[in-house]
Amino acid sequence: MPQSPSPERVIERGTASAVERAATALTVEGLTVTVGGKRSRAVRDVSFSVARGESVGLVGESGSGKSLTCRSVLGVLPPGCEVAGGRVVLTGTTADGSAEGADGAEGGAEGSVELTALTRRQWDGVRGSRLGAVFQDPASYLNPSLTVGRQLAEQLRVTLRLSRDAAHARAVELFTDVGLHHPADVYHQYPHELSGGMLQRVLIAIAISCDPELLIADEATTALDVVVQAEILELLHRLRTDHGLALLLVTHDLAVVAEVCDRILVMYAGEIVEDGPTADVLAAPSHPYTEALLRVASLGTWGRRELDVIPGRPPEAGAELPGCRFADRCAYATAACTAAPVPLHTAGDGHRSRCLRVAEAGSGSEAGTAETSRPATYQEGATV
Ligand SMILES: Nc1ncnc2c1ncn2[C@@H]1O[C@H](COP(=O)(O)OP(=O)(O)OP(=O)(O)O)[C@@H](O)[C@H]1O
Repeated sequence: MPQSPSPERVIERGTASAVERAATALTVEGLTVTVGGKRSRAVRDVSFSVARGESVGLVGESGSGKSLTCRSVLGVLPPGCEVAGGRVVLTGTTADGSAEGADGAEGGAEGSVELTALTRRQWDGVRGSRLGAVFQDPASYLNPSLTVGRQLAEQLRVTLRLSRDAAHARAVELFTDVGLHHPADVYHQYPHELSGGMLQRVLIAIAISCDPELLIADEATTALDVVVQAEILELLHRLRTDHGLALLLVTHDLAVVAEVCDRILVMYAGEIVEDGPTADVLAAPSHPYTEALLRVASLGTWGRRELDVIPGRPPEAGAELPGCRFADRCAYATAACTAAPVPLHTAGDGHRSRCLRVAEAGSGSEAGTAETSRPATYQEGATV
């Protein structure tokens, strides 16, 4: 596992043009999530898609809205939080394996389905079968009084209606697939008998047991040591290649994104501020916040040093500002940046940035056509 991003590795593993040709697995359009009694907008008009077999990394500092975005996709928002706008569509596949249109129509088990419109009962046919998820603390998602094999087998029996023997056999196969040594023995072990890395493999086995279209990994490797973290990332990479799984990976760690993601979404104060192919974003960030994150990542411990390196603090969740939400921490900000909302501008092929200075350098907004270069001040490497 590298301590700093390695764009070359990303290029080896899958280029943006390759994934752009793939069918869409997930479409998020204009997602807005409100929190608390004041209905503050903690996630603001967030739009992105994930293609089948593609790995997308969602990065940003604590409180930027990454988890609320993922939890909206999974339909498990905490109490007091709700989707106030936009839609989330899981695109199904037809019998020939091609993607159905993301028209929001509610389909059958394999059809295109608008998740934001599902009733609680309809969710049961989707969550755990078409959508899988793994989180930071695997032990808290397992029952301490049941063996891990039994927990996986129960899921297989309920969701796939397998017999007891078939569920046992399939559970051992899945444990093998996620790289657990002596899988038949692990089957009979309790969660407290397994290490953190083994527990995360068990959770991944449960998450992929029904062959989901999309796997969400929310800080799934954060608590693991670097060696185990690298093994789990390798496993996620292999699973998406072998199973055509779409992967949405939430992390604070740009090195993790560099290792496994085709594309990066950078969130700041509830908004996506940059979105593009990993290699392009890492080589030439088009938003000052991303640029600052990269500089912190190169120091090695982004999570702890971030606020030391980027002066100031993000606005309160839900604070309504007239212009760019990063402006008061940005060395490149001008009066125009704080005067009016800044839309996402084209910053290259499949690359967008919510920075007026990028647009100033020659492109228009998303509707614009021209390629851009970054403002001269970016290239001079001024301190953010
Ligand atoms: N249940 C809740 N009630 C009120 N506010 C919430 C709730 N959950 C999240 N928020 C607020 O919404 C904003 C976004 O939170 P979110 O958990 O999505 O951030 P995050 O980027 O995932 O952060 P972290 O990396 O620390 O998990 C934060 O300001 C947070 O305080």
